[in-house]
Amino acid sequence: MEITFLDVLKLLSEKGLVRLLDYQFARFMSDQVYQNSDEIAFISALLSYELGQGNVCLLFINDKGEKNLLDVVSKFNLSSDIMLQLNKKILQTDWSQIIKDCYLIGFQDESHPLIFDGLRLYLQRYWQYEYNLALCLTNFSVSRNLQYSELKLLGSFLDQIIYRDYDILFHKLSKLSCSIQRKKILYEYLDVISFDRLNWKAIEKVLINAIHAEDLKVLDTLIPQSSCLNWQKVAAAIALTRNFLVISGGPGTGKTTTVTQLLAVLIYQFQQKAITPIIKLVAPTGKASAHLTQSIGVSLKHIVSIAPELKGYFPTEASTLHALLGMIPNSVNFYHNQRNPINVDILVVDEASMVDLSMMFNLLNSIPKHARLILLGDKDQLSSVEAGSVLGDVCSFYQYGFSYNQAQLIATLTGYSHKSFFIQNVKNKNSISDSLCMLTKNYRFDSCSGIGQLAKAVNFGEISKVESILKKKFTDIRYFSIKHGHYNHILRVLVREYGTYLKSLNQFLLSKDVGKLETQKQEAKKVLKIFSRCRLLCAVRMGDFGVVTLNKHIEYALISSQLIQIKGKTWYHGRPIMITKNDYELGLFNGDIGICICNGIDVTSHLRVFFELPDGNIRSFSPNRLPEHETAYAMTIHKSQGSEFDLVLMVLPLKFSKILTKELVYTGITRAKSSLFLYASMSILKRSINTKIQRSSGLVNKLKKLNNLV
Ligand SMILES: Nc1ncnc2c1ncn2[C@@H]1O[C@H](COP(=O)(O)OP(=O)(O)OP(=O)(O)O)[C@@H](O)[C@H]1O
Repeated sequence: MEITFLDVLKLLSEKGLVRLLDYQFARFMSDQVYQNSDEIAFISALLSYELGQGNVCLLFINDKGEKNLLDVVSKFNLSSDIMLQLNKKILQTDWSQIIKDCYLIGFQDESHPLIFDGLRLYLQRYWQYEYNLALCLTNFSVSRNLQYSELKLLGSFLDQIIYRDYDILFHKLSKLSCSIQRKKILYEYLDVISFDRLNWKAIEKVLINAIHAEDLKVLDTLIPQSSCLNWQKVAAAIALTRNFLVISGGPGTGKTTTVTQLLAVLIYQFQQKAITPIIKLVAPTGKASAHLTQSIGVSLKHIVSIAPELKGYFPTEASTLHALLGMIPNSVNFYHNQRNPINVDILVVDEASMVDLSMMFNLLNSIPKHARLILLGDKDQLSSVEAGSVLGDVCSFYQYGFSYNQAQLIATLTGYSHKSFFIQNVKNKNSISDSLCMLTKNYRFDSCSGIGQLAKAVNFGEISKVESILKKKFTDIRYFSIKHGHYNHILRVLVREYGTYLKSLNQFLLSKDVGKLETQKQEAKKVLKIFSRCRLLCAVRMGDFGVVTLNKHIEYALISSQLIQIKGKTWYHGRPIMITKNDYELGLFNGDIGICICNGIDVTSHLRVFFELPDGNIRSFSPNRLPEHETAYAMTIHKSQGSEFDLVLMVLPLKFSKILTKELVYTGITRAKSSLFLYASMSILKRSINTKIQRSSGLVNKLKKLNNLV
């Protein structure tokens, strides 16, 4: 007897290959229709399954014009007999007719539960999110009306904030005696892109004869701005010309520095109109918002070109997106929306790659029309946990280049030549690509750093380069092929690293003030800082090299080294935990790290868990009040997004699974600031780098239509 789609779905659900939710949704939808109920059940289940996988829609036809349903079901690894029957059934079904005949499926109509746009099937809510987000993004990208005199004024202020620091250059050059090296450093520092028109002989003469930094000032004429291009300055210029700006770049490319500089320029622009702007900083998680607060603070301290009175206008705190929008318990809606917008003039969103489609829509729907929105992130990192890949989709418009108008505006503001930019051949006045800026120059990793080179090679999918980097002896990378089992090495390193904070905590038990909450808070602040220096990152949760097993092994190793005493209890002095579910009432968020500390000699009694809040204060909770959490010696790469550590130990499992992707490996590597220990078999590593995440979404298509690019 021929199998039905519902038979296959039942099998998939029993095997755990689709969620029970997907199967039940399919049954529900099939009960609602009078004809083709089996087919409707099938596509409903696949749509629900795809949403669970982070896709916004079920793609029927992919970019290459190929039928995509076969690709979706091929992921299930069913027996060849069932697969053959299923594929045949899919190919024989006239899907467009079935969709046309189904009264539950509409075409861009709000009253239908499902929407089909010719290529993609959506849950109505997601279609609305996507459509409205595309509209909001396009409206926000519109150019501001700037008079020439205003441009000149803003341009000269921009020059004051982002300027050539000849002191630093003089210092760099003074150490060099080789002419070629001098040329390289000089051109790199000044971001020279047009070398042909420069008179190197005259420049070299200035460099050789310079006795003081001031002597280099003549380079302003010899190397004019028009032969240079600094994308940080371009980002600031874009922020002045329109309400929407996206800055994407890997770690260390200067996103925080850039946003600090451009905020100074924006404050100045508002002040020209006698307005003191309300600035808000947000990030998707508590951890990321604490990081943003801290990094903007550090950046502000270092940037001398921003006058102290201007620094006074900078916010000193960041919040989470949920807190900014105002969560309504048990609802998908927020307190703030189009009718009740957030009171903000400039909004900076960090770690924007982690923001999913529905959150991004809610955000854009809640900010007033006049406000400036700046998204910061790394488009090449893992996408959001929930459906969508908004940052990646928006950044894909970078390939179209600036419109001619925008290139001219940026040139006027920066002094760079408009010919330096890639300009669209479409006659577009406003375009989403006019709002994009990609930072690629790395200020953190120099050419001797392996981490920077490895991250780049992984990102470009250059397998042979990855292999040769791992074979070279870079001081900041150690590679261990776990074919032969490097479990013990991982544990040894972690006992040493975690031993530092645990020894401090054990010492603390002996102090006379151990019972005082204030003293505990001070100790907690110190050990949380030490704990944040190193982390073991796993690609998966389960299995020998998964988070669960490794957390247990690390605990055993720490017990053997007498660094912790568990005494059969879950909670013990020194246990690090990570919150895995937001609790708005307690103010604890997914990804927050806490340390369990006891207030007496008996290490399992009177325990409290201490967390550092985004404002730097420490708060403690009784363990039994905490929302969902887990031990945090090891964490998944997914959960590590938005965090950075001096030393990262990253481990991939021995068996390939579809979770292992280029984006996952890149995200893991880029969590390391100073050292990376990579434990992986070369074949698994290569296969992971060759596997790219492609999320189904119609956002690019909708934006193209709205931007006259199709
Ligand atoms: N134009 C610049 N000239 C010199 N140093 C710079 C410049 N821009 C940034 N840096 C330095 O490079 C380092 C990294 O910069 P920053 O923190 O802004 O990068 P980031 O992209 O925000 O990094 P992450 O994503 O890791 O937080 C900092 O030490 C910063 O001072």
